[in-house]
Amino acid sequence: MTSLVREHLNGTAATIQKVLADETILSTVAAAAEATAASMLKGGKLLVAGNGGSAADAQHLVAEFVCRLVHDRAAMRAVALTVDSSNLTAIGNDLGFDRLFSRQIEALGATGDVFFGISTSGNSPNILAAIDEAKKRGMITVGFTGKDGGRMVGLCDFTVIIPSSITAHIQECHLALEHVFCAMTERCYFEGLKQS
Ligand SMILES: O=C(CO)[C@@H](O)[C@H](O)[C@H](O)[C@H](O)COP(=O)(O)O
Ligand SMILES: [Zn+2]
Repeated sequence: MTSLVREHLNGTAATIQKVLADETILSTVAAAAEATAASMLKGGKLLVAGNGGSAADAQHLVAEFVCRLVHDRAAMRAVALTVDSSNLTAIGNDLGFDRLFSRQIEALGATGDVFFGISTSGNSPNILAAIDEAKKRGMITVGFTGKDGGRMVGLCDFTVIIPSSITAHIQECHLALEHVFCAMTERCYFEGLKQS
């Protein structure tokens, strides 16, 4: 049985090594964090969405911003679009599952805000519709995906494609990079506040 554990962790480690060797991924995460901090310094907010395990990621990432990651500091403006059961059931029931997140962006998204969409396949229609709505509103878009990037390729201002075809390993790398994204955003944001 331990061989299964070892096999999974070897897959995780190999995927993380591939990410580490990919300068494009590293610089894209850094650039997305800088853009998010710049947005927040101008009063912008971060809206995050995903399905299944990626919905949990959305909530996890937002909690780091609103509560804290490493340092005690002021709260940062971030909202997970995966958590309000009345919104989710009303929109899903009345307008359709594909509009689950785009409808909330219609309500909450403003020019200069950031939408962060997470889809391991890059093909979830509700994430694609949310990116579309965010772009219509002049928001900055960040996409975390994997496999071949699916239909998310070329849609976002910042796209991270984890080089793996295994959903679990893509999610594991997403979570590691989401922590880095939050840490870098908070560093840039509070440096920017000090300078202003
Ligand atoms: O966590 C997992 C698999 O590890 C699942 O819940 C997974 O997130 C769901 O199947 C999602 O619906 C997949 O959507 P996506 O990542 O392709 O957008
Ligand atoms: Zn999962």
